[in-house]
Amino acid sequence: MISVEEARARVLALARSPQPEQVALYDALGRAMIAPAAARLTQPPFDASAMDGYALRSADLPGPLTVIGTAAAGVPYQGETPAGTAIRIFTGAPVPAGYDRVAMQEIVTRDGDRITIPEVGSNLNIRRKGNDFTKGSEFLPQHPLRPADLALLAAMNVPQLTVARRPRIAVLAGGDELVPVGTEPAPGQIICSNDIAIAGLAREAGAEATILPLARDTEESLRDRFAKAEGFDLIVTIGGASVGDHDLIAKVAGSLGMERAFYKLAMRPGKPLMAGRIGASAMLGLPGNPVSAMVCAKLFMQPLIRAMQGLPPGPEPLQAVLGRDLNPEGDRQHYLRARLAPGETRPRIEPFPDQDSARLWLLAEADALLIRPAHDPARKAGERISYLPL
Ligand SMILES: Nc1nc2c(c(=O)[nH]1)N[C@H]1C(S)=C(S)[C@@H](COP(=O)(O)OP(=O)(O)OC[C@H]3O[C@@H](n4cnc5c(N)ncnc54)[C@H](O)[C@@H]3O)O[C@H]1N2
Ligand code: MOO
Repeated sequence: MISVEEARARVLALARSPQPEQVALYDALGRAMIAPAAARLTQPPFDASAMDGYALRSADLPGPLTVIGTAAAGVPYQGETPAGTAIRIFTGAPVPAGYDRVAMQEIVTRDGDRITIPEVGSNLNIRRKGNDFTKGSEFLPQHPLRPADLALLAAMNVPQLTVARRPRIAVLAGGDELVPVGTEPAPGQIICSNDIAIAGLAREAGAEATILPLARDTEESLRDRFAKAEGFDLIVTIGGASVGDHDLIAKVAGSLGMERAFYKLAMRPGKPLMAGRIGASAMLGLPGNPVSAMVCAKLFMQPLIRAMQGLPPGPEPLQAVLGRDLNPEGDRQHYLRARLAPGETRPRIEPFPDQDSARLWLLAEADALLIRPAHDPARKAGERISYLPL
């Protein structure tokens, strides 16, 4: 069986180059920019006052000075600025040439049109022209766009962006025991939860997810669903990946010409993961156990979706301090649901004692996956250990 690292490299190799799409700035939240945006102006476009107060010459201090005019945001002062004068100025207004400082009004004594400033601080209270960015500066963040990025792009006067088209993901869950959420299960049946979870993880990573109708445990039903998935960038199947008589995904995908990148890896949970290509689509075959499906999606599907948008694949492990002793690990890299608590230098992490890969409650309560490499020796509380935040 191949390692998690090798499997990850093979999954990422399935990503084709991102497809460009133009979107309006407002609609670009969470999207991945794939072409730089150039600032269409300089910001601030002029030396601007950072305070409400008086613009003046430092050389004239402490005054008295004659107030000869006013400048407000959007309404510049147009007159001369002779020595011994000041203007009333408000935050955001252009500081007229000649004045080199703004004294905030709290430290100014005013009597009619005369002001004195007995004690001035060191701060000039002027935002220099171009101190944020200059015309032509290029911006290309390597993360999904956040509100702060949109604010910057707006200030750059960029109304339209080139982003990666959202990868289109088909989610194909199947099993004779499964019925959709909201229906009454007959004896032996359970509610299908994986498709919602996997579609959610796909959307979280920037994809557009389509949940296909539940497949039955027959080759015919699966063939029909694969036909419906044609044309999607990525087909994600859930369940039927293991070795039982009803585990038909490998067989059906094989008969449809799947080129396999791998099947099975040294990972726990998630051993029966499969990956490859069917026609123009990448394919991931996730194991059916709900926790295994989600851990595999977190480790392989989300990075693939991010790579398809030209983003760093992630997730990068972080470091925590182990909260309790752990026994030696087996021959598969183990991802344990765990809880984080604040610690002195790093968070403290404690894995749940029960790691049954069908228990969704424990996944919903976990805020991290503690990572143990294959054959990791016994570990003591207080040691450093890697984890992925959930
Ligand atoms: N003899 C062996 N049996 C199993 C092995 C093995 O190596 N040898 N591996 C086990 C491991 S590990 C896993 S993980 C599972 C994965 O098997 P499948 O991918 O074939 O999954 P299913 O059998 O279809 O389902 C497993 C389990 O999950 C439930 N399930 C499936 N799909 C959904 C869904 N959409 N929503 C909610 N729950 C779902 C299903 O009812 C089963 O209980 O195989 C082990 N067996
Ligand atoms: O690998 Mo299964 O995915 O351990 O539960």
